[in-house]
Amino acid sequence: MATKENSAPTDAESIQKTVNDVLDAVARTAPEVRRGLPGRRVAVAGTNPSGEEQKAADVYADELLCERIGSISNVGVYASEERASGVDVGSGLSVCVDPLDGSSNLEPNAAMGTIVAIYDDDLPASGRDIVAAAYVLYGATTTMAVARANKETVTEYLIHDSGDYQVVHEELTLPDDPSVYGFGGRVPHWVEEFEEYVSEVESDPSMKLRYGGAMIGDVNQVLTYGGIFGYPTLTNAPEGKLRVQFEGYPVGYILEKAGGASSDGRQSLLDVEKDDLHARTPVYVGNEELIDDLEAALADRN
Ligand SMILES: O=P(O)(O)OC[C@H]1O[C@](O)(COP(=O)(O)O)[C@@H](O)[C@@H]1O
Ligand SMILES: [Mg+2]
Ligand SMILES: [Mg+2]
Repeated sequence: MATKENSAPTDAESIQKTVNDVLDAVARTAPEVRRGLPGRRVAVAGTNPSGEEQKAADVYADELLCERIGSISNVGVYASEERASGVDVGSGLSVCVDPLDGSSNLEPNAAMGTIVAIYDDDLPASGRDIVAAAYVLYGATTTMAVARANKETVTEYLIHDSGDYQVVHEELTLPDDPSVYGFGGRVPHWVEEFEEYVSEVESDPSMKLRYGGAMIGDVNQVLTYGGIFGYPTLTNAPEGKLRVQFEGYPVGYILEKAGGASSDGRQSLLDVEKDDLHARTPVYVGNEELIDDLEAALADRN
């Protein structure tokens, strides 16, 4: 890893500079992540800290992002879904990364993402300590959605193969009329109240199913068309599948900044408190009325 100055951010201005540097590094690394995918579809030995199979591409993206983000001044810790604990890289902000979200989509050549959450606190941090969050979507094109503490909307960028990137939507917000929904987990493992809620959603003639197996692909459908994405509590996994620090907080933060809402079934995802770096939570994000209805439907369970 490159050497760097060891100075923690002390004020809003230096925090913003570090945030900009991290987001710039993520955008400029995205084409390299994408180019590294062919030939890295195979599983590697062992599992990640959540007990899931790692692909060579997960490890590759993690190492690349650790190298790039870890060499930025005022980043204190780099943590990722692929490592048991955070890597001390200096002093300053904590950066949590899901290097490849949806890597089981690698073999069928479907969408995947990279998720980043920047916290002004030690890890595991609270959702209220996020100072910026972003995700890259490797789809037909490569895009990045960014939410920052000092801006009330989400900005979407198109990332070119060169690593240069440009704004495509300066102020992205959720459309008022939702039209897509997608929910993860095996349907036989959904709880009864959730099944009933989904039936309600499906009975609305304007709603269409969109589920692709990579949260970021599905969340970006919701951000684009309006609707709801969820990876719910399951009878065999009450906390669902997705991880709070790496997935739940950042998508909750981004969707809330886009004018939507997030929930773990009873409260904003940003208010979920877990003391384990790899803790999981049910995740629901989308238009506010859909999240309100979901919380009402699950109220008797909570
Ligand atoms: O295969 P399932 O159970 O539908 O799970 C899909 C979910 O798991 C994930 O792939 C988990 O993320 P990782 O691929 O980063 O582990 C989500 O992106 C996606 O929403
Ligand atoms: Mg993921
Ligand atoms: Mg992942």
